[in-house]
Amino acid sequence: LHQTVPFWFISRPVSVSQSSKRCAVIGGSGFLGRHLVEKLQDRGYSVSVFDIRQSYELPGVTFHQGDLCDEQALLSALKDVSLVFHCASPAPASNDRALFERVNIQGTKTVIEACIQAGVQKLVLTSSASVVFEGTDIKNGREDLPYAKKPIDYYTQTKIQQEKLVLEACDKQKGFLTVAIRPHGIFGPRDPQLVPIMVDAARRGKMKFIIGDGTNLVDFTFVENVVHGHILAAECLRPDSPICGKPYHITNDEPIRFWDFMSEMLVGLGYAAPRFHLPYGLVYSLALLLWLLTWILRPLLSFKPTFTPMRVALAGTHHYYSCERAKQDLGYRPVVSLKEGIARTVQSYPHLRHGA
Ligand SMILES: NC(=O)C1=CN([C@@H]2O[C@H](COP(=O)(O)OP(=O)(O)OC[C@H]3O[C@@H](n4cnc5c(N)ncnc54)[C@H](O)[C@@H]3O)[C@@H](O)[C@H]2O)C=CC1
Ligand SMILES: CC(C)=CCC[C@@H](C)[C@H]1CC[C@H]2C3=C(CC[C@]12C)[C@@]1(C)CCC(=O)C[C@@H]1CC3
Repeated sequence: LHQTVPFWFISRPVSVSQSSKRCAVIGGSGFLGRHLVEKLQDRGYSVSVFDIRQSYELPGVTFHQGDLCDEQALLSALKDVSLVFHCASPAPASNDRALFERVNIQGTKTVIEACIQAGVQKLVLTSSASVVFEGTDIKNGREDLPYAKKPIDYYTQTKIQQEKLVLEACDKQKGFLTVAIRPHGIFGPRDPQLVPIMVDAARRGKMKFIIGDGTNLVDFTFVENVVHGHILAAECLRPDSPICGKPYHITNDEPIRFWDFMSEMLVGLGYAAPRFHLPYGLVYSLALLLWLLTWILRPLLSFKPTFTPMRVALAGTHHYYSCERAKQDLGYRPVVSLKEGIARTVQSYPHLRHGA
């Protein structure tokens, strides 16, 4: 794999000291977090996980169970740690405004304070490319696009605040350096959202339709590429590097038609590909109406529609991003192609195959 190495990257010391290889992954029990933990261990880091739940055990990895809003709990987990990855967040599907505000905004302030107090030198945040998405087309979006004025949901609204907090906390004088990674459409083995939601919809006969003309391009990013981007950012984060206090898109650099991706996944798992077209405007209006009805009737019935306005917008518009800045500053290149990522993902879900 050919990688262009930035000039300031070459100048870093060849041997990374042991203390700088002690890191903590906040949210390390989650989908992305666990892949990150495994790769960090492979690369010789000593890793601690801080998470509200423990979802697995891994020899050599220390688990600290706690809420990231609890500064004391964080402080004991961050003792002697020089590098922190913050990839914890409530699931977007919960759409719980108070929870997002508590964890993504107040909790992130607590993470920053705890890092500074514990003497952590580097903080890498998992943000999201959706911080600039308002439900209308984004083609090859760069990092200098303004934050969404009307974010598509509470999750995205709080991800914007979270990213601002972390990037503004970058302080070279104090020796506290921060950077944000903005992934988009992460998929791969053990993903609890994309494939399970899609298969559930297919099993209920809801994956027969293509919303719009089916030509909208989207980024789906294999989880190992997202992990690679995080580790490159951490290793490039030095006082003299241009990456301090900046956000970086990390994608597969292979935008694909949303419905081609869905079809490849579905067919790989033994389900039929969607075939019938429905007009985007019609489906969006119906989803909006349904969402309004469920909101009005929420004291009487708890019903979670498959077609939410947010999902319809994601399924029917272009939203793909340039990762040119990451290539330039981090020497980033995807390490797993989309084709290979899809094949490995399909293989990893035998229990979700048609007829299983
Ligand atoms: N999955 C995707 O497609 C994308 C994800 N992201 C971001 O990537 C990060 C990781 O996402 P996933 O791995 O998909 O989610 P996930 O839900 O699998 O993992 C999140 C982890 O955070 C933990 N957590 C939640 N609240 C906590 C709290 N109060 N204290 C401590 N831990 C807490 C959860 O227990 C979970 O293990 C998130 O920040 C998300 O916003 C960004 C773009 C796309
Ligand atoms: C690129 C990106 C941000 C992906 C995020 C993943 C989810 C938004 C998708 C996971 C499963 C998808 C899905 C639909 C929309 C987008 C997802 C939620 C539909 C609701 C689209 C309309 C349908 O016909 C059913 C789909 C079910 C699965």
